[in-house]
Amino acid sequence: MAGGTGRRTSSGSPVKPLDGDRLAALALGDSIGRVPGVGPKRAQDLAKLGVDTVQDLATLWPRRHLDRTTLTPIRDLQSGTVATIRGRVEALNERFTGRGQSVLKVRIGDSSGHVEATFFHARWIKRQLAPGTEVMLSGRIESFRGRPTMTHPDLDVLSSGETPRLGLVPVYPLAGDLKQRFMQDLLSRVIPHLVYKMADPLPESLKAEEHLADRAWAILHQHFPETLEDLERSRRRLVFDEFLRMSLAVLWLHRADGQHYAPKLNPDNPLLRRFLEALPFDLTDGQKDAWRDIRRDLGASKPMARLLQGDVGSGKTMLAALSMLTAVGSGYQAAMMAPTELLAEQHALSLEKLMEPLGIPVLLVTGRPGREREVTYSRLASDEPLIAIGTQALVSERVSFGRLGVVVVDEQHRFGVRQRADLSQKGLFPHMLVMTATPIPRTLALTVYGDLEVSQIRGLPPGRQPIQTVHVPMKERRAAYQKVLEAVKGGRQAYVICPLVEESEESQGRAATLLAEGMQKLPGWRVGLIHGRMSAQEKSTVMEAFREHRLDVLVGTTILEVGVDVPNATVVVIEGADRFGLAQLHQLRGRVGRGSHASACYLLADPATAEGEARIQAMTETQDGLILAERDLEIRGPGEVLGMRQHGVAGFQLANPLKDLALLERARERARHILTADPGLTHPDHAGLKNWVFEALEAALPSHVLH
Ligand SMILES: Nc1ncnc2c1ncn2[C@@H]1O[C@H](COP(=O)(O)OP(=O)(O)OP(=O)(O)O)[C@@H](O)[C@H]1O
Repeated sequence: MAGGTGRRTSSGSPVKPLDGDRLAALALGDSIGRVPGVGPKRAQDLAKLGVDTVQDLATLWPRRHLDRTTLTPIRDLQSGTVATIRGRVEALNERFTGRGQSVLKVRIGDSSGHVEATFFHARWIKRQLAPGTEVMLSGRIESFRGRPTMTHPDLDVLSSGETPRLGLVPVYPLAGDLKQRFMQDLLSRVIPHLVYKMADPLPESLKAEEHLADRAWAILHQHFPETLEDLERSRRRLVFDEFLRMSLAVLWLHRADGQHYAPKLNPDNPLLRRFLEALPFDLTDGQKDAWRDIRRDLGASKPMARLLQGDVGSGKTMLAALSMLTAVGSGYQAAMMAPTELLAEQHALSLEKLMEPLGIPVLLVTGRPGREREVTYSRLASDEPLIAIGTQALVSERVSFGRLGVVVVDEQHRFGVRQRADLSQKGLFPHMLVMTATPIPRTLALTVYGDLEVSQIRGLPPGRQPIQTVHVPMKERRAAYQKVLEAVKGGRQAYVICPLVEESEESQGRAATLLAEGMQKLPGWRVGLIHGRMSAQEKSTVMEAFREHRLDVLVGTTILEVGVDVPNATVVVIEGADRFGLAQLHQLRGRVGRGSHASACYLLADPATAEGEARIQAMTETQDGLILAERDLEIRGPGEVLGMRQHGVAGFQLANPLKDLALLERARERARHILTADPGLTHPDHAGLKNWVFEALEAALPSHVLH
């Protein structure tokens, strides 16, 4: 698999002759620029992927592997299977859709027949595919009028005379000008030297009992497996490591939890009773059940640590309000933390409305400096009962609370470990409620939070009508906008979500700007624009205008994904819907259907992949977040070697906490066992584990919390 001598990479620069001695001499901590073949520009690009040292390459996991174990002659291609072919470009045909998107059809032939491959947004692909170019394509085979076709297959352009990579070929994440071929060469040269220098933190006895592979073997085979079985065995070891590390870190953090006390609050205080009496609606049964759990916790001196799960729009914010009122009505302060400033402002606005009649101050705490901020800080530091809403800024070093009783974390996929650690570091042990719309299995919750209890709000408030969800092919998108117009004429409001371009908020923001400018020209439409690159001030001005119905349509990016609550909005159009994840689509759709009016969601897409199509279909079939979470797993598929990896849950890279639940339970059990036997991790066999735990925690937490 290592690169050959003196040949050229696809980027055109020569690969240096293999220099085994120089590679072997590299130390794990050496900067990546010391690797032969990595100059300053590439080092910069690699840094964008989180690779600063030689060692970082080990965990730059392939996103997936292309299964190129066998080549199939075109004549033998069968519809519905995944296959790899090798052939030459025979003809190209580029078309443009109404919106100027290019669709490229390429005919590829080998000695046995022809296949047609279709690529979307494909100008850069076209440049590489002059007739006569030799290529390898991997992907799902479909059939059109009896002829085999491939849609957006993985493409490898072979330079003349080059031996193609066969077997299971890793596909790495890219940044800047890095090319896939360069990454494959780099890792295949470095990894074999690297892995045997890395320590294995797991004691031998544990590895034997859990039937786990060595870490060096596992890393090597995660990059360059020979068989799918190797890949799975390697993954099992590495996933176990991720889980064990997280479990140890969290248990370590909460070793001393039992010794701290929170104030006993009074959940029957007059303020809370007045609030409940004045509510224009009754709590739903689901809200009542969850509230019963929460109020019991708040009345005890053990600090509450509770995760509140509830589908989009199920009324979690109301329970946050009740919890905070319990604090204020008992003479304490309450704080609510949101993941973004925009959301913090939204929460502050709706809570202000609820709290004003009771005379309870609601303070918005932002990171923005100024005299006002200083005044706010000194009120927080006093004994005044109040509600503070903000982002991470609330737990920053500059903020202190005089009488903090309750903290609510509206986390939406983000985990509250850090906030708890920051608060405990200030000597604060308030009752803590973490809210999420994502269904998280209990074991996972326990692992990432330590000792969290879980409550669920079942069902939605009464009077909600199902959101009509329709898949609209691109050529019919005018019809969707016609529906927007009808809604606006009827006094309702609408959201338009822009497509994800290159998965970056920046380019999505540009797309949103263009779309909004186009719509603003239409007479009679009051159109606003919101995206992540606008200043906090601009964003809240637009949001306020939309809330107050001075705008009819809000064009935006995924920034609108969470928490925005404007019940008069009844239509959401999602452009390029096939490119969003299922959880994201569900959240975006949840922006409508929040009042009593009938609502609709239009998913605009010509799906380019089978997964994209399956996601859209799932959305049109159900509105239940739990079912969608299960469908999401199915679509990604267990043992999904060829598909994209799910990233980013609480530092898990290879683990899929839903799918790997059994392994998670084993790792958690082991972590408990290890820390019970050796609470300080002082045994020589545990030195590696201790280092490892500290590294994990240092990455996430300030160092003073650790000791
Ligand atoms: N018991 C109830 N009866 C009627 N309406 C309710 C009830 N509880 C909450 N609502 C209303 O339902 C809407 C959605 O509630 P809320 O914003 O609390 O949901 P959420 O679970 O926080 O949603 P998201 O996950 O989207 O942020 C709000 O407009 C709220 O006022």
